[in-house]
Amino acid sequence: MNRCLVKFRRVRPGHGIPLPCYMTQHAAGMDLCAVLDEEITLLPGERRLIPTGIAISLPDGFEAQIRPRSGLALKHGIALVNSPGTIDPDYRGEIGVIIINHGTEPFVVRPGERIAQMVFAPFVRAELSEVAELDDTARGAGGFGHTGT
Ligand SMILES: O=c1ccn([C@H]2C[C@H](O)[C@@H](COP(=O)(O)OP(=O)(O)OP(=O)(O)O)O2)c(=O)[nH]1
Repeated sequence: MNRCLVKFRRVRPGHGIPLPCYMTQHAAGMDLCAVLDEEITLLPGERRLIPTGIAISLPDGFEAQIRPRSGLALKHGIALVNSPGTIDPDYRGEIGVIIINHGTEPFVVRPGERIAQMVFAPFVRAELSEVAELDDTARGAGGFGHTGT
């Protein structure tokens, strides 16, 4: 497995909220906690940017993906509006999580609650090369369910 050393900085050091961490030995995602002064309530359909209290510096060629937690999704309908969120390697601001309440009940986010997870991944930056015609394939322009559902 590639080594990925990520530097981080606490943006709100006074908060004493747990740092992101892997909850099991082989978990792919580090859970991210809500860094809040007080609990907030999201009404059904409401969305909010939740601060995580950390800023990171990724190795070149790596991104961090912010993904939902399935337990919150199943039990409360909590999702991320922009899932997966992309943390660019040149971003130095505080990581935020854009959650939305797709449930039918108000959802309370408490300080320190684990609201999302962060997966690190290498990526490729492409060069674009313009051509007049693209190579043929059996699929051609078929898509969006053209093989049936
Ligand atoms: O869920 C997210 C998504 C993004 N970001 C931060 C890190 C990322 O590097 C930066 C920009 O994100 P993105 O490129 O998705 O947003 P944009 O709307 O294209 O903004 P920009 O014009 O600043 O790139 O915002 C987060 O903290 N959380």
